[in-house]
Amino acid sequence: MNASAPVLELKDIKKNFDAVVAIENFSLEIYPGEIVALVGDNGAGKSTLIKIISGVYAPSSGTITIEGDTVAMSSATMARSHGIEVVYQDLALADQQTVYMNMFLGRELTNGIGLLDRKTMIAETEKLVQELDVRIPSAHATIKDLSGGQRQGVAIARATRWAKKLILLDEPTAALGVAETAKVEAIVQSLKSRNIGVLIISHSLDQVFKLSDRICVLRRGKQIGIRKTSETDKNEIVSMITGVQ
Ligand SMILES: Nc1ncnc2c1ncn2[C@@H]1O[C@H](COP(=O)(O)OP(=O)(O)OP(=O)(O)O)[C@@H](O)[C@H]1O
Repeated sequence: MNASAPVLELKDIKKNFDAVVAIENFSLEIYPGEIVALVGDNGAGKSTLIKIISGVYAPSSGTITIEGDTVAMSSATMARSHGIEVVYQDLALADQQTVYMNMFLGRELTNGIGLLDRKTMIAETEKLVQELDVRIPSAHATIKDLSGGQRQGVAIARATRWAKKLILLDEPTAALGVAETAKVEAIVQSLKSRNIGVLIISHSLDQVFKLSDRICVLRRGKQIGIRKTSETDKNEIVSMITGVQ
């Protein structure tokens, strides 16, 4: 196992919505530079778990520890302040705005007299999209003029700009074609070298096996098991997901 401390540790997390138990006794550690895939059928509890980690829902019980500190996260803003960023399926990009403004949406950089520091925002955007190899025409491009894959790349680049510890990806390639999916997968893979943890929800087992170091399976709110990707195969994961041997 990785020698460094986990960026995130979930212990005995439970979440119920009145009588519905969405997550029960869920425990997971994610290490820096590690990609963990969260898989399970519809209604298994994946989105609920992402919302708990990102501060949208408080768990009914259990603890969340970030680099050794137990935290009570009561909002998405608080999760962000702990270095956790989420890329949701709808990407939450402002379509009429430029790439660089989207990179800093709601967290714009300002100069000494309170004006937008466009120069720094543009320079940082250019550097990051280049490092991540997000192929966009320029930092000045408007989001609405970009392809689905380019938009997903911008959303991931934004998360990378702000995430100090962990990026949560909810089905990052669900709406993309084959070539764009491969590009986004390459971007996700490149996050490993940045030493942040990644938790990815994906329905594509091909993708899960391509990207992840470990696979965590949920079924109807129960944690069925965690496997090292190199020590399992699709048959085992499918039977864990479905409960059929
Ligand atoms: N806000 C809510 N109120 C009541 N029940 C909820 C709420 N959110 C989720 N649930 C229930 O919790 C369970 C887990 O749902 P969740 O959306 O987390 O599953 P999922 O694995 O993300 O599914 P999908 O792949 O379809 O998105 C389901 O039984 C769902 O109906």
